[in-house]
Amino acid sequence: MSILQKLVLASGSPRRIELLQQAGIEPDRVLPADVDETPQRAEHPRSLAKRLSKDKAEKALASLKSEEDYAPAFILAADTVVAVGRRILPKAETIDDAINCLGLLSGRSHRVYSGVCLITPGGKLRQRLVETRVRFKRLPREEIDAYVASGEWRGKAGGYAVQGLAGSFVVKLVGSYTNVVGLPLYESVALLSGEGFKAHQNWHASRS
Ligand SMILES: Cc1cn([C@H]2C[C@H](O)[C@@H](COP(=O)(O)OP(=O)(O)OP(=O)(O)O)O2)c(=O)[nH]c1=O
Repeated sequence: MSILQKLVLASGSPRRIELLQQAGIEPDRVLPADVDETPQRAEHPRSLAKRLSKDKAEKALASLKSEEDYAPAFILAADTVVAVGRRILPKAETIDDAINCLGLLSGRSHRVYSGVCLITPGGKLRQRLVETRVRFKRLPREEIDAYVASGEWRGKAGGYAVQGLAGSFVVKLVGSYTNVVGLPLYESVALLSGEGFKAHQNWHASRS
């Protein structure tokens, strides 16, 4: 593998690593980039997801550059935001956050936005913004309580994880499913391939 093919995933999200691996891409390095995720006043959820994915990629680049043995690499970062209209739901950290989010999502449609940002070894910055519309069934209070007890909502945008128990809340999903989980695969691979990263080079017959 040439040095220009190295890929750094600027994320601490186990979902993002798994999604990349699902696409047959193994990052050479995982480098979580901690950024302030507070929305700006009246910021549209779409703009927030885009801005934060860029902040994460740039933060990872700065941290790589501060290393003695720095070598240019592809840096990929993403940020996922759940919104009802223009209202941005928090990344649920407390039981109250989760209950409030699920109450808002119950019986309604919402949108999930992921910003994906790629910095190339040559320093070019490329971004995509992907939107998925999701409709949840009505969630009776007992079901919200049972879901909250599962703990699956912790650290998840909008207080749910579609890849787990909450998959059964989904009446309709329009757009990219992997976008909801945290990394839209079609768009991320297209972004990488478009900049010369050989995304398919590790596809082998042993995968089942
Ligand atoms: C809506 C939804 C979100 N999520 C997760 C994906 C993200 O990890 C998280 C949204 O928070 P993010 O801020 O996008 O990501 P993160 O802080 O977990 O990771 P990092 O910034 O280091 O990359 O919510 C799911 O796993 N399933 C879902 O259905």
